[in-house]
Amino acid sequence: MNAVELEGVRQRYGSMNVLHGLDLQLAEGEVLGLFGHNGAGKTTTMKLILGLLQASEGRVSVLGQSPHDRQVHRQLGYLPENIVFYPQLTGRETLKHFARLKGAPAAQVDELLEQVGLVEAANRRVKTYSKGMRQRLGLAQALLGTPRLLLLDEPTVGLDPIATLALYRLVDHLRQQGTSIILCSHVLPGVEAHISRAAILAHGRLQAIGSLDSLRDAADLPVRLRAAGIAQREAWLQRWRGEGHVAQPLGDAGVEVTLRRAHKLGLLRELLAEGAPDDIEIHQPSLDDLYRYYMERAHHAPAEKKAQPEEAMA
Ligand SMILES: Nc1ncnc2c1ncn2[C@@H]1O[C@H](COP(=O)(O)OP(=O)(O)OP(=O)(O)O)[C@@H](O)[C@H]1O
Repeated sequence: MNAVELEGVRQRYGSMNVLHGLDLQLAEGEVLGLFGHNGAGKTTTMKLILGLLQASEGRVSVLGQSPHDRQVHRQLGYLPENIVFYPQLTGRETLKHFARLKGAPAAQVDELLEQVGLVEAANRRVKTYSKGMRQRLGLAQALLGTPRLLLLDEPTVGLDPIATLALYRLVDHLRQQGTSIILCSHVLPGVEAHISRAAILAHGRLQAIGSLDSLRDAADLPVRLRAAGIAQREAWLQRWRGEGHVAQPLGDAGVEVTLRRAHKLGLLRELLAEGAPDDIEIHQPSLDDLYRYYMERAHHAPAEKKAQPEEAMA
């Protein structure tokens, strides 16, 4: 059973159609990164999964049930983009309050405060918390009741680099325990190692979905290879240029070659066997590069493929 299944989902707000036949599956224990521009439809997708919205068309299934099922609700955790707390309550009181609402064991409150690094601030009022501390409290709230499916909307907003890494480690840990996770973010660097697949949404349509490797294969963006201290640099540059690669000198005895992915291993083998480099660096297209590529493609798609008030649906 998939943790989430969306089939042909359309969502309209008045005459504005913001999701256009979305198909999406999340396997149990998978971490899906959901990325897209402002207004692409990420939060709307999360709200449909949470049962906060009713799809205008299409099928939404969560943990094998309707997202409106009460049993399903108990197994979901959600960190909204802008979480608001009662400022007068302390961190501990806040979590106790949410635990009661969610029917989660009160004993979990202290465990979670520890897990998100808020033990020392637990008895301080939330109004004295920094943005990052409020975000961590929001995360603890989402983890109450040990959810099977966790939805994180911009979880790294307000977190410093160390706290961001701690959040990603927590995501890894939850994934090992079998939690299914959808993580929306505009912060792409750093997240790639912690997701199983990436989904790129633009104008209410899924532009790409898959592992980073499969997206790299599909986009076929060039790989950059830098080598230092190679013998007979000029001869190598000419050879590579003759083979159609973009090659240029770098520093005293270094080179930079930009080439198709399919040529990477062949070129590396030759270089290692004959060029005796001191060092080699390979720069694969990053998630950021892939995101830009798919956004650019979506931007140049015909106008009817972008989310506008949809005449055809009206
Ligand atoms: N309640 C609403 N009523 C009318 N339009 C809405 C409503 N909620 C969202 N929208 C519109 O739906 C579209 C998708 O919004 P959504 O919040 O899902 O995007 P998002 O990808 O989460 O954006 P962001 O990255 O800015 O949070 C936007 O055009 C937004 O203005």
